[in-house]
Amino acid sequence: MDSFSLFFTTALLAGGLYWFVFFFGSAERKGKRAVDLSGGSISRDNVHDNYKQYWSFFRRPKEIETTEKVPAFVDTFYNLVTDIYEWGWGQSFHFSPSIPGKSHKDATRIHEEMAVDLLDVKPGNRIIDVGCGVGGPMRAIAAHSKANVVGITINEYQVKRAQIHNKKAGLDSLCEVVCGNFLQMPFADNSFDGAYSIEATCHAPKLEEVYAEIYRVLKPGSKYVSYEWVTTELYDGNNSEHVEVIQGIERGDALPGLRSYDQIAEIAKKVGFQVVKEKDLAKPPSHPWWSRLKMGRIAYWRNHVLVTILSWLGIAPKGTVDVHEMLFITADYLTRGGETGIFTPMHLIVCKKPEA
Ligand SMILES: C=C(CC[C@@H](C)[C@H]1CC[C@H]2C3=CC[C@H]4[C@H](C)[C@@H](O)CC[C@]4(C)[C@H]3CC[C@]12C)C(C)C
Ligand SMILES: C[S@@+](CC[C@H](N)C(=O)[O-])C[C@H]1O[C@@H](n2cnc3c(N)ncnc32)[C@H](O)[C@@H]1O
Repeated sequence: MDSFSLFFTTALLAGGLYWFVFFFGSAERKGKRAVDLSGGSISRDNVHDNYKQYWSFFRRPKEIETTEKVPAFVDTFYNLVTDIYEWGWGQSFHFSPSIPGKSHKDATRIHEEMAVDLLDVKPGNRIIDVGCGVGGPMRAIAAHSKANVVGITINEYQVKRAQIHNKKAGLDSLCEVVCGNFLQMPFADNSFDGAYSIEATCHAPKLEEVYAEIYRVLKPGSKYVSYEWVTTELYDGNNSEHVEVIQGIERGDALPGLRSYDQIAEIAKKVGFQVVKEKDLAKPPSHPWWSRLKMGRIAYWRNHVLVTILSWLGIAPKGTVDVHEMLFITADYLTRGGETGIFTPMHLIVCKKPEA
């Protein structure tokens, strides 16, 4: 090869690599870029250690079951995954049934708007988003209902991200974000006109604790809507494949233990709620919620290559590849949970706090 060809080939390869690393988009192009991946509030040198610490929780499962250990466990998880979620999924950290002819973005928004429509709130009412993530649902719900939404998340980094997004969307006058534990909320009794939680209370070691807190802060006569992660009636604890799938979901999603669908209403009633409606939104005629996850497989391979290169170049913190790989594996367990029908992330429950 003459020197001109060598120079030309090297320049082409370098240019291609630069484009792949810095410009090649992710599944969700707006917002986070691969080069911005961080460990949330964890300093970049500690990402790998925190990843190992996250796994150590599963070696001592009794600890995740205790209320005091939960904030640390869940907080570590969200420091590790928040940027990857935003980069590869978007600002709404949940699933929704796919809707033929509609984009994922629209299907997500429709699923979110349904939650607030079920609350029957009026413009100017004050409602709470329990476990708000970086606020994708909060912004859709505030824009749709004109209610004032207060979000609470255990993760400080998510609070910062949500505040940035709220401001950018021009919704910061309707949306407020608070860092705190939903098992001990920093809000007065009877202070909200409605409450919702989207795929968040599954992180509570005891569902009655978070439901009791939500009941406490709601005004009498107001409603609470939740999309719960549960095992369905098709789950068989004696089937080793079922057990493997559910344990895989728990480990890759920071869950202290998935509950069965038939426990949810019982717990709601136990803390004082009237149960108005209960339904698995994943059941037909809904279209599969897991198809988006399954369709993205090629993009995840590409993301894996990208994350590996960025880590190798020292741009992404050490440990990012491990976190990404964990999510890659989790995506497969979630898909299997959906396809077999043993798991749903959208068991809807609508509750009412009785009038005083
Ligand atoms: C409600 C929860 C989170 C639900 C989902 C938002 C996330 C569950 C699994 C996540 C992902 C899996 C694969 C990732 C992929 C390998 C990567 O390249 C891009 C991001 C993923 C698609 C990521 C996105 C978010 C999820 C779908 C739980 C935690 C209670
Ligand atoms: C899967 S995310 C869902 C976020 C949001 N509902 C959405 O759909 O985009 C779960 C959220 O619950 C929050 N969470 C989990 N345990 C919590 C706790 N004990 N207190 C407050 N927030 C908690 C997490 O920080 C995260 O924001």
